[in-house]
Amino acid sequence: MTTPTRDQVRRAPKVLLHDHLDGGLRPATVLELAGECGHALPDGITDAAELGRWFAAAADSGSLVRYLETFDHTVGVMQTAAALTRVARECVEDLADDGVVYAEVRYAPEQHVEGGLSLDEVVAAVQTGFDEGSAGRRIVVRQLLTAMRHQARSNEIAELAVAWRDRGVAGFDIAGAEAGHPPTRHLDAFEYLQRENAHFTIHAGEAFGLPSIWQAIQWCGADRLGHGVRIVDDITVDEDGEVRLGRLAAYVRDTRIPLEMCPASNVQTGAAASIAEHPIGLLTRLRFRVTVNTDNRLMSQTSMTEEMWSLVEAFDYTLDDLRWFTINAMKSAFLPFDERLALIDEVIKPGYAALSSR
Ligand SMILES: O=c1[nH]cnc2c1ncn2[C@H]1C[C@H](O)[C@@H](CO)O1
Ligand SMILES: [Zn+2]
Repeated sequence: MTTPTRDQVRRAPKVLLHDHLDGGLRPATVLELAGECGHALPDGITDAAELGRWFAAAADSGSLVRYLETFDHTVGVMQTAAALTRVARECVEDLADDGVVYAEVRYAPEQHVEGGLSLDEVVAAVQTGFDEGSAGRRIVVRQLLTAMRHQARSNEIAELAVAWRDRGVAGFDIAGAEAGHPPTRHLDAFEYLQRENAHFTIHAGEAFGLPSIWQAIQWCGADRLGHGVRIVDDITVDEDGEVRLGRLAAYVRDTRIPLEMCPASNVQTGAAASIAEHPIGLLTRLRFRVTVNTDNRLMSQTSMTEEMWSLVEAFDYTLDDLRWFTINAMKSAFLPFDERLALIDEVIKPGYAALSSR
């Protein structure tokens, strides 16, 4: 099968499991909201294109901690119900325009209460935006509620996720600086979610290695891994090409634990040297349950089309490979099985078939 064109990649149905609401604002929206609420933007920037470049350059730091500092300027303008609803609506519009047919979008409700909103009001405001953005568009969107790993509100956020499970929230996550903040700090929250038959993913194996992935899976019971790139530290490839998996890597592959890989973000934070050297190439070859994601579209100046296109260029992936990533992601979604199946059979497979036959 031949290499797809960029336009084919854009038109292909795509599934996104790892995208931060506060990492995907339009630069023009950040500017407008900052003006409305009096938030001081860096270097006094007043031009949208310049602001977009500032985010990308500041995030291009080689360090997750410095990368995360840029979120002060998105979270800072998302402190009212109206702002949250607008950002959520525009997020869905942008994803749908990019050919995304199913998305799970995450953010940390505890970071949006500085203006006096309750946690419930934050989730409601985001849901209103998702409902408005999805109306009349070919996209299904769910929320994932994130707790910040350096804070101590994970129990509350886990309860919030369960309370909203039938109203647009599909699961839970923890994010933030990884080194020094192991997932086991939030064990109570994960055990509560397991007792509630709820779903969760954990950012692990991005800025810290195997111990973080091991804890996330074997102590906390994560359904999926956010990033998980460092699982390659448990894989050796000999000079003659023979591959050996350590016990943890074998467990992840054998049990089909989905890896939410975010190549552009990993290059910015230094988790990978370049797209061509990104472990997604090896992990795909070894048939781990790999999915492709954006992480933060604003900071990485990326989109699902861009992520997939960069992989096509680096690894010569075909439409069949992109379809495989997409079906992997849909199978791994925190959506009921019958709804996942319907999207695979009625949207994704026909969408790829139509592309290939042209
Ligand atoms: O790649 C990431 N790793 C860890 N934390 C992250 C990443 N991208 C965004 N975050 C943080 C910053 C946001 O404010 C928070 C909730 O979306 O999640
Ligand atoms: Zn992330």
